[in-house]
Amino acid sequence: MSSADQAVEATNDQLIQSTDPEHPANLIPELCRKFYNWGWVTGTGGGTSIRHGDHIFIAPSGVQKELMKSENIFVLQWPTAKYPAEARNYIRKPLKLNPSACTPLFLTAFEQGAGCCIHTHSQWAVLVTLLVEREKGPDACFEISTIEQIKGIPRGKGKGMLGYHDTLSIPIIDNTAFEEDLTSGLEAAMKKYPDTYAVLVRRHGIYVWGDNVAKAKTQCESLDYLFQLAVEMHKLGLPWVK
Ligand SMILES: CSCCC(=O)C(=O)COP(=O)(O)O
Ligand SMILES: [Zn+2]
Repeated sequence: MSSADQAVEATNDQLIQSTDPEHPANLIPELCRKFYNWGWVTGTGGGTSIRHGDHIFIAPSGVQKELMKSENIFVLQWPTAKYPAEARNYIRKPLKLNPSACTPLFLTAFEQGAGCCIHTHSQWAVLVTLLVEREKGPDACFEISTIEQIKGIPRGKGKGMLGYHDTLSIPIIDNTAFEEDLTSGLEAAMKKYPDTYAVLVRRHGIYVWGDNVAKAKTQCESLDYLFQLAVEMHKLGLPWVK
C-alpha cells in the first residue's frame, strides 16, 4: 500500500465514527442486517449506499453484508468521477477491502439527485424479470395496476405519488457478466424513463433509489411487495394489469 493510501486509511476514521444511529456509517450496517433478513442481500449480493452532504458512504465488496461494521465503510468525496474506478475520490478506504462493485451504479443514482440507493437480489424481483417477455428487449417493463400498494411509489420527481388507478412501470435491463458493466444500461433506462425510481435487472435483482434513506427503503419495500404479489397472481392465472 502506498503512503498516500495509508494516510487516507489512517486519518479519516472520524468520517465513520458517530454515536448517532442515523449517521450513514451506522445506518448502512443496520439496514443491511434488515435487508439480509428480508432475503434482499443474502450470500454477499446486493447492498446500499447513502449520500450525506458531500460525502458518499459505500459498503465493501464481497462481504457478508449483514455482518458489516461501520469501520468497513468507504467514503467518497462528492461529486466524484464515475470512471475510471481509479479516478474516484476516496477519502476513507478500509484496509484489505474493496469498494462495492455496485459503486458506479450507486453514483448514477446520486447524479439523479438521490440520497440513497438500494440494490437487492430479492427472488421476487428476479422472478418478475423472468415472467416479463424477453422479446421486448430495451422496451421491457414490469407493469401492474389497481393495487393499493402502488401508492407507495412516486409518479416522478416533484409529481406526488402514483394513484390506485395508475399503472406502475419499472424498466428491465439485461444482466451483464460484471456488476459495473450494468451502468450504461442503468443510465439508458433512466434517460428513457426519467420518472422512474427503480430499474430491474433480468435474472439479477433491482436498483431502487429515493430522495433520502426512508424514501428509498419504503419504495423498495413497496416494490418487493408488488413483485411477490405479482408472482402469486401469476400462479393463480390473474393478470397484473386490468
Ligand atoms: C453473489 S453476489 C455477486 C455480485 C453482485 O451482484 C452484488 O450485488 C454484490 O456486489 P458487491 O461488490 O457489493 O459485493
Ligand atoms: Zn448484484
